[in-house]
Amino acid sequence: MLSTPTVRTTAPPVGPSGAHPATRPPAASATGLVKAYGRGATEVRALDGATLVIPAGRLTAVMGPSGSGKSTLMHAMAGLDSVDEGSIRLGETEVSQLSERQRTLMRRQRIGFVFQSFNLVPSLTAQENITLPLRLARRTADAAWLEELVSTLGLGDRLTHRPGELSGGQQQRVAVARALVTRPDIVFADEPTGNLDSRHGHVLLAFLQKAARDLGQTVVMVTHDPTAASYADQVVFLADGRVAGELPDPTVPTVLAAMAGLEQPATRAES
Ligand SMILES: Nc1ncnc2c1ncn2[C@@H]1O[C@H](COP(=O)(O)OP(=O)(O)OP(=O)(O)O)[C@@H](O)[C@H]1O
Repeated sequence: MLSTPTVRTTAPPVGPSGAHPATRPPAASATGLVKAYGRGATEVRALDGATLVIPAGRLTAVMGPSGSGKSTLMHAMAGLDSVDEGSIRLGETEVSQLSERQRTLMRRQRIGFVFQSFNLVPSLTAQENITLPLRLARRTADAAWLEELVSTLGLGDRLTHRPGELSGGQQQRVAVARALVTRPDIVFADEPTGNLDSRHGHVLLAFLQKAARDLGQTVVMVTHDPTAASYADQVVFLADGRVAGELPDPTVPTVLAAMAGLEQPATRAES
């Protein structure tokens, strides 16, 4: 678990357009999502009526016990997987009605991903990995933004290295720069600090928090770690494939208390 205490700023978060997140429409929402694997006696309902709203310009953490549907939810919202029932909106777009090709384009143009296993291309340098989404979308790099990402994430002297020549923390920071390079509408991060020590975890979480607060970037992060979740603006708790509670302005103690509440079926995880 990470041990670095959270440092919170008191200034209200402001988006790149100067708009306070509360005045922006939600970045994404999911309503009544159902996703089952298998059939009959072996059926597993990974999602069983999940409904939630992802506010724009905020860092949202998704927590819940193992098997509660976190990864399934994130993959569905990102258009990586289909659902059996329910509606997913990304901005004004109804994701569940898009064709496979339209979903691919949406992912390229509007979504950034950070996977726990980094998913970097081994034969490409850090710089080439970071700019890969731009090449796939046939877009040119915004040099100032690229420079800001590289310098804030401390990657300036590692750009010509291949992933095999980078530490785990450096690889994860390359993966984060790659996820943000297109300035996507929303970034989904699956356990982004899962493979990092506490110092590298803190750097990464502080960056995601800053991206949301200062730049208006919407970030959704799956995590098991209450300290990681305390960097978020809100936590959504999943249990048995549905939302079991939400916690605004989380701290480590309030996250732990909410998680303890989740383990007792009669109580709800609320602030
Ligand atoms: N491809 C699949 N085939 C069959 N069952 C699956 C598949 N993917 C997920 N599941 C099941 O769906 C449920 C939800 O899985 P999911 O990976 O979304 O949970 P999670 O909350 O992300 O878990 P963890 O915290 O352990 O990563 C689990 O019971 C899992 O075994």
